[in-house]
Amino acid sequence: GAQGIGRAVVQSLMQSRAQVAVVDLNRSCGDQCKSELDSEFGADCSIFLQCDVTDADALTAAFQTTVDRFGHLDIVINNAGINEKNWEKTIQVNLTSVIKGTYLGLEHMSKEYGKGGGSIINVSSMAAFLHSPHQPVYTATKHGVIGFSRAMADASSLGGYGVRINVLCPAFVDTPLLLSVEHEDNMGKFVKFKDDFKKSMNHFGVLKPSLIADGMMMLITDDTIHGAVMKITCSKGIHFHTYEPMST
Ligand SMILES: NC(=O)C1=CN([C@@H]2O[C@H](COP(=O)(O)OP(=O)(O)OC[C@H]3O[C@@H](n4cnc5c(N)ncnc54)[C@H](O)[C@@H]3O)[C@@H](O)[C@H]2O)C=CC1
Ligand SMILES: CCCCCC(=O)/C=C/[C@H]1[C@H](O)CC(=O)[C@@H]1CCCCCCC(=O)O
Repeated sequence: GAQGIGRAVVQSLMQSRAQVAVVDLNRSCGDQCKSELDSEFGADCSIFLQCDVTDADALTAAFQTTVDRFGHLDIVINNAGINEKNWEKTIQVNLTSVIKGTYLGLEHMSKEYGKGGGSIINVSSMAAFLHSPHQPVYTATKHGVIGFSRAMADASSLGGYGVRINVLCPAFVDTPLLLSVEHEDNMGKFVKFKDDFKKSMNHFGVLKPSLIADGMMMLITDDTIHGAVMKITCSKGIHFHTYEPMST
C-alpha cells in the first residue's frame, strides 16, 4: 500500500534494508510514495507497481515482476482494504484478493515448490472481534481473513511449506480509510450510523500507523510466530488473541 498502514510498513521495511515492491491501485499516491522512497533510500531499493488486486492476472504479473526485479520473494503483506458501499467489491478486495495473494505468495516462497520459505501477513481488523452495524460486510471479510489465514498456517505446518502465515488486527488507525466512514460514497446506506461509529472511535482512541508498522515488523522478524492473530489497540498495545486449543 502506498498510503496509510501500507506506507508506514514500507518505511519500516526499508529502514531495515528490505527491498520493497509497493503495489497499489492509486497511481498518483504510488508515484508520490516511490519518489519519497527514492530520496530517502535510493532508487534501486523499491518499485511501485500500479495494480488492482482484484484483477487476478494483474496481481499474478505483479508478483512475477517483483521476483524478476529482486531475484526472490521473502515477505508478502496482503493489506489492501476498502469500505462497504459496494458489498461484492468489498469481498473481492478485502477477502478474495487476500486469498489470491496468499496463494501467489506460496507459489513463490513455499518449499513445496522448491522455494526457500518466507512469511505472509494478512491484514484483518478488530472489526473481526467487535462487530459494527456500520460495516457488516467489512466485518464479514475481516472474520474471513482470520479463518482462512489460521487454516492456511496449519496447512503450511503440516505440508512443510516453510512459510509462516500470520494475521494483524488493528483497532482504529489514523489513515484515509478511517475518514471514509463519513461518506456515503464509501459506506452506502450505513453512513447514517456514522455518529455511533465516531462515538466508538472517541471511546477506544485512534492509533498511529507507525505502531501498526511496529507490530508488522515483529511478525516479520520473529520466526517463532506462526498461525498467530496479533491485535493492536490503544488500551493494550500490541498483543495476541488467545484461542481454545482444538480438541482432537
Ligand atoms: N484505518 C483503520 O482504522 C484500520 C484499517 N484496517 C485495515 O488495514 C488495511 C489498510 O488500511 P488503511 O491503510 O487504513 O487504508 P487506506 O485507504 O489508507 O489504504 C489502503 C490502500 O489500499 C489501496 N487499495 C484499495 N483498493 C485497492 C485495490 N483494489 N487494489 C490495489 N490497491 C487497493 C488504496 O489505494 C490505498 O492506498 C485495510 O485492510 C484495512 O481494512 C484494519 C483496522 C483498522
Ligand atoms: C473503516 C475502516 C476502519 C475500520 C476500523 C476498524 O476496523 C474498526 C473496527 C471497529 C468496529 O467497526 C466496531 C468496533 O468497535 C471496532 C473497533 C474496536 C476497537 C476496540 C479497541 C478495544 C480496546 O481498546 O481494548
